[in-house]
Amino acid sequence: MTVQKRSSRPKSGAASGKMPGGKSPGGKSPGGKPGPRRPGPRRKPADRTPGLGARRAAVAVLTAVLKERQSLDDALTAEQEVNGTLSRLAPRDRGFARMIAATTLRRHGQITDILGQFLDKPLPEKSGNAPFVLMAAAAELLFLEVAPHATVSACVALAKSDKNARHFAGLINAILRRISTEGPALRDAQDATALNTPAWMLESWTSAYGEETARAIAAAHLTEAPLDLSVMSEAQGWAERLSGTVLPTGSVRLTEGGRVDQLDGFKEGQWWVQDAAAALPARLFGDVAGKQVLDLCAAPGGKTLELAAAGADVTALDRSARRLVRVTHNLKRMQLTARVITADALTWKPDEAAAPAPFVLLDAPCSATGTIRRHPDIPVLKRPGDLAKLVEQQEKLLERAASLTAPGGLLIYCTCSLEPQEGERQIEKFLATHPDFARAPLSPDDLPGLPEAITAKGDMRTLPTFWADRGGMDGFFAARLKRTA
Ligand SMILES: C[S@@+](CC[C@H](N)C(=O)[O-])C[C@H]1O[C@@H](n2cnc3c(N)ncnc32)[C@H](O)[C@@H]1O
Repeated sequence: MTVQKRSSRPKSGAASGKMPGGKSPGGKSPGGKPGPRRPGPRRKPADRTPGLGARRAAVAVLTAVLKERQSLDDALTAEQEVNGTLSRLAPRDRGFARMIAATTLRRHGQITDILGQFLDKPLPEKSGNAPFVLMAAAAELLFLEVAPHATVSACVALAKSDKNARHFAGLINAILRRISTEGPALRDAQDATALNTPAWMLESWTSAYGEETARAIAAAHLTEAPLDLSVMSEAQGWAERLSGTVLPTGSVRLTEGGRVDQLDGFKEGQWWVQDAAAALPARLFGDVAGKQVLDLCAAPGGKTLELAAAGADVTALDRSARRLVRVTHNLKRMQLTARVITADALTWKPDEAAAPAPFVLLDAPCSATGTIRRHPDIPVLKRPGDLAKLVEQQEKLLERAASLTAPGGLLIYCTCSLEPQEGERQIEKFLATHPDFARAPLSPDDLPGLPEAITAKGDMRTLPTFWADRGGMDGFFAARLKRTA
């Protein structure tokens, strides 16, 4: 991994310089003050540096994402469950480590641009954790409002603890000091939306939604998404108990962070976490109580829960056994039931109880560009070439889903993507070659409180710019098709 030189672009949407939500992480520097010494084995001097553990965990996560190209979620899980850099931390430091890693990815373009202005040449291949320490520290100094002395001393100590990065500790120290003084002005002159968004994504959104909306989408990605809950019942009551608000579509939105499993109602199975837009596609079937529904790409299970909670007889299928564990856990916690099957939908041989079904949901694998607010690693990891493979996979799955839909039945196809190739165009292609299917166009009654999400052709299209004053929503596409013969 090298820190590459990138050119500055002219200013237009300047970065805020604030943490998402405008807060500083605990005011000054989390871990900036030494806490009480814990009894235990003597640690090396570097390990006594305040806040070092959180930075170590953040850098481990960033190395996994930026060097090994793991997803942010997988990297966080590995540091929590396997490598232990996160699980060893106090909850507050753990939250800080996650925030550093996520912010570094969200602002990756801006950080790379600013570092490029201070580095004469890229760091050599064998510089250990140095490039990731620099990036994480720049994120703290430029976007998290951490006291500079805390960031600089912890990050230099972290570099010194790595045998390959140690030789760069002096350089890191000098660059971070310059960033803490000169960085904010450089940051404020950057075009944040363009720098943090790959050109191919911005071009795709510009041709689909126009330049102004494309830039607004990119700007929306610079802020972390709020936490949305799908509730079993009594949305207003849960909103009051959890200090949230009820959205027009019935989800409860929380703006305060915190551990989900510690919130009221989690253990009792009163709600599950799901973005407000993601809660919508499964509802487009209408009343499914007592009806057979086939959920073909089910894991981690948001839509399975939605259908089971509505009283449907659900068969939830996914080819990933690992991801299906989440479905099973969530069903148990929510005291809901579904038939859970590990299989490839393309080759699965259903029994009569499962298919053909009167209701089939295909939430197909996709580029997930509609969820960048929650997954800031997507712009860094996705390549334009990934799209063609996904489109081909979706086409095959749609063909298969159609064959599993009973005559007269409804098929819902959806993706959490902003790319028309994975949404609108996929449906146009399908309808052109499947005369036995027709759109069952959506009406405002299908999406109460969200008429702007219904397209001229009667599909659902949400964008992260919707409900801007309420905190936005994920980008989603859904089409409702009827099998006519
Ligand atoms: C977008 S996610 C589904 C999200 C899920 N519906 C929810 O609401 O939580 C796509 C899923 O498709 C699954 N998948 C991809 N190809 C598949 C195939 N050929 N057969 C079955 N599942 C597949 C992936 O494992 C992944 O879990």
